Amino acid sequence: MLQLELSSAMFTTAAILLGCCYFFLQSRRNAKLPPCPVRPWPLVGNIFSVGEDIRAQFRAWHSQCGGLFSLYFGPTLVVVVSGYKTIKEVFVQRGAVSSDRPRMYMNEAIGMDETGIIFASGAIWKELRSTTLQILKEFGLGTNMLADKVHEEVEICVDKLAELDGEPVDLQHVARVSVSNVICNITVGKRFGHDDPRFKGTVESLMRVAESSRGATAINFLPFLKYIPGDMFKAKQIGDNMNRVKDLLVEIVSEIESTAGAKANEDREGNYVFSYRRREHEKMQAGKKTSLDYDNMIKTIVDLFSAGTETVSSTIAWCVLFIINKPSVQVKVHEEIDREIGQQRQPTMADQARLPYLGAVIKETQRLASIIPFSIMHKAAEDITIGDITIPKGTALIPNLDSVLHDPEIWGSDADTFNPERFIDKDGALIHREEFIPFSIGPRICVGEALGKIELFLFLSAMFQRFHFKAIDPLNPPTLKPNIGITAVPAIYDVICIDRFKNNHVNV
Ligand code: HEM
Repeated sequence: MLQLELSSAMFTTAAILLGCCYFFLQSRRNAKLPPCPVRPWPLVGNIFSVGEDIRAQFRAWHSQCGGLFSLYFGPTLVVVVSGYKTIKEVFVQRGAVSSDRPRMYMNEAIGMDETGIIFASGAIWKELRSTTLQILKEFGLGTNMLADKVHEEVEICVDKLAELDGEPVDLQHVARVSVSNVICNITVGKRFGHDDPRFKGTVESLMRVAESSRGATAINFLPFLKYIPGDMFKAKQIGDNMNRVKDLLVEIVSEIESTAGAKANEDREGNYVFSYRRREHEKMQAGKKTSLDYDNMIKTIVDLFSAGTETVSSTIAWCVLFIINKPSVQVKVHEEIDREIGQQRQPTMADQARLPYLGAVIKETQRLASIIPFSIMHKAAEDITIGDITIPKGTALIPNLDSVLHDPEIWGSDADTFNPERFIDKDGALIHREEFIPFSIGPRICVGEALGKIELFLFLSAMFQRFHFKAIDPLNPPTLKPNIGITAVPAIYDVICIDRFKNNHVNV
């Protein structure tokens, strides 16, 4: 009897499972997936079909297939979302179900899966994101501590460039150390000298991680690749570099949280660690369930460092590079700053409205450089239906921001050239366009957007006020061809910074 009941139960379970499989397969068959521009290879899919020039490749596939096309990275379906209308539909209108992240090797490499902001999903991500935004907002209000911390670094950076007395310099390196120091000051209340070997090493590690992102993408979807001898996919390099960044931050945090440091830290209210710990304590006291703990704090600080360093420093480097390739723009920037600010004081955030041309130069730099061309991958938390196409739950999504920032239908037939005038109206005022989305859109929009904008304005206005930037060989300026990893960075170049305060407003 018991045997009969058991076999009948097994039969029923098997029938239900088969039924589920049938309906699952049927629904997959019925669902119309976005078209595939190229045939996937067995096992690896399209992971090696994307050529060196990924921008041009995605452009071609976008015009071949439309706003949604499918690729397979290993066995995983990846949908590339292109064009402003489709990006808005998927990431804003369906933002509630398109904002998870796929598993990323970079987290695993430092033993911190599902922690922090950038790579976490669901409740942990929501709490850490909103806590971080609240803290940054608090710092930006009232005393405007954010702008003060940026100012401190701007002054040091400008002095450092002036000291060179016209010697050529790798501007992006100097900007990287300065910008990283801004994040360091905000998160742990400490800054380092430009020549501090440990900090320089950490900043270099951040750059190396961004460079190795192609290998990381392959490992994300085909984890066995990390075991291939010779570190072909840079698994070890990514792990070592991420750990260097994490180790420095762990060391500083334990320093400021030690008995002696804790007191000093309390007196120095106004760093992320202090504000985070206060919120964590309040939630624990109130008996609330919270993800605010030590691991999530460390990972969030690592995230702020990684997301906030390469982005801002490479935008600064792009801006100067575009300008030495188009000197007439520099003349106009200098004229505006000389007229509106002069030399007696450094520009402040209150001057932003008085410098619309510089505002246009910054926007045009961000548009053309398109420094995170394919944003950061998202993942569909549910099936997403757009017209007659269904993107199944679990699909990895690539927001093709580049397709919007370079779209000739939005920006005109000269969309691929540097032309700040496109952001200036007939009365000389700055134009704001909703299609300007270098910080992405939707619930995952960049957490550091406000800080990034403050940094770009304060660094670039002070740099142009003080210097005339010149290519070493003005007839043969450095290339505009980017190196594309997670970020599109300029190839390393040296530039000459002529001190305008010493050289009577040099403009040529
Ligand atoms: C020029 C400057 C910057 C640009 C262009 C930029 C752009 C972006 C983009 C495109 C994303 C991906 C959004 C998505 O997943 O759809 C992002 C995410 C993020 N950015 Fe930025 N960013 C900049 C500066 C910063 C700064 C200064 C910080 C640090 C304070 C920062 C922190 C973050 C974080 C934490 C995320 C992850 C947000 C999340 O997953 O919820 N970014 N940024």
